[in-house]
Amino acid sequence: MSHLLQKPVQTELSTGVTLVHNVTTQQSPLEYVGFKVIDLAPGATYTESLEKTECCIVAVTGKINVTEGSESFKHLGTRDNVFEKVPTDSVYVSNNKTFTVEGETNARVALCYSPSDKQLPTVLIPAAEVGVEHRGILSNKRMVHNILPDSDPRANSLLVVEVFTESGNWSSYPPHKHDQDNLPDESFLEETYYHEMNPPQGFVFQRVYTDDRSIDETMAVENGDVVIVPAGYHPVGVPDGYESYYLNVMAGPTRIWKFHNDPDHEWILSRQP
Ligand SMILES: O=C(O)C[C@@H](O)[C@H](O)C(=O)CO
Repeated sequence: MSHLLQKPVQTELSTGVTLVHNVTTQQSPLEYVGFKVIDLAPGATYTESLEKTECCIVAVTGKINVTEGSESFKHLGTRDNVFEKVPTDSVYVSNNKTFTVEGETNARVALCYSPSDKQLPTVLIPAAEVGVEHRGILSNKRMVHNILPDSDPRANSLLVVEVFTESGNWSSYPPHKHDQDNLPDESFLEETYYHEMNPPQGFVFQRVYTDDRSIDETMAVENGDVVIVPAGYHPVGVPDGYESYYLNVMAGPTRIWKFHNDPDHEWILSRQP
């Protein structure tokens, strides 16, 4: 199996708290992005003290309560299943703070991290403020929920988006990369993909490749898997009959998403509907 593909685990951290994914900068090729998925049972709590790291807590499914110091956000989360395709609630917490997430119902929570030394206010990013964007034509149609886009200054490094790709379509496509710290032409952003499929026995294909092919991995990705993108192009293809969801976390030295399309495939963008 590719070292860029991570399968879900079921590690019980405490009663009612299960760790499903843990991508750290120590145990992955990533320097700027960390990512966890935890499942919470009703009433179970998960507490974490952030050191030189910021975190965006995403209520993927179910309902949660989040507290940080005197800040308390109740009844977060808008969906039982991501394929309801409605935006969800998130909370941004900056470095050197301690937060607690409590399951109000059974809940799946994504914790998106990036190193940071800039203290910023803890903020709720309510579902109603999440920008919904429809991109692409023909078999390149997808819908994006912009949870923390680069136009939102509330984070230091983190960028967080959700992407829904229709059956038989492609997203993160035509292939693009953002692995050169060469603004204004391209930014350097590492990335993680947390995938789900509907129905859940589905799979998608994700290729991660660089121009020199020093990375060239094509992965069969199943429900709940994480793909790590340290560099390179990273298109996703969705088989007929299945819908795809993924949560992207990106971070790098500069908080700008400036990508570069693979010149071999850029012509895709010039087609007419
Ligand atoms: O538009 C899409 O298909 C989503 C991608 O842009 C995805 O968020 C990504 O690749 C970010 O670099």
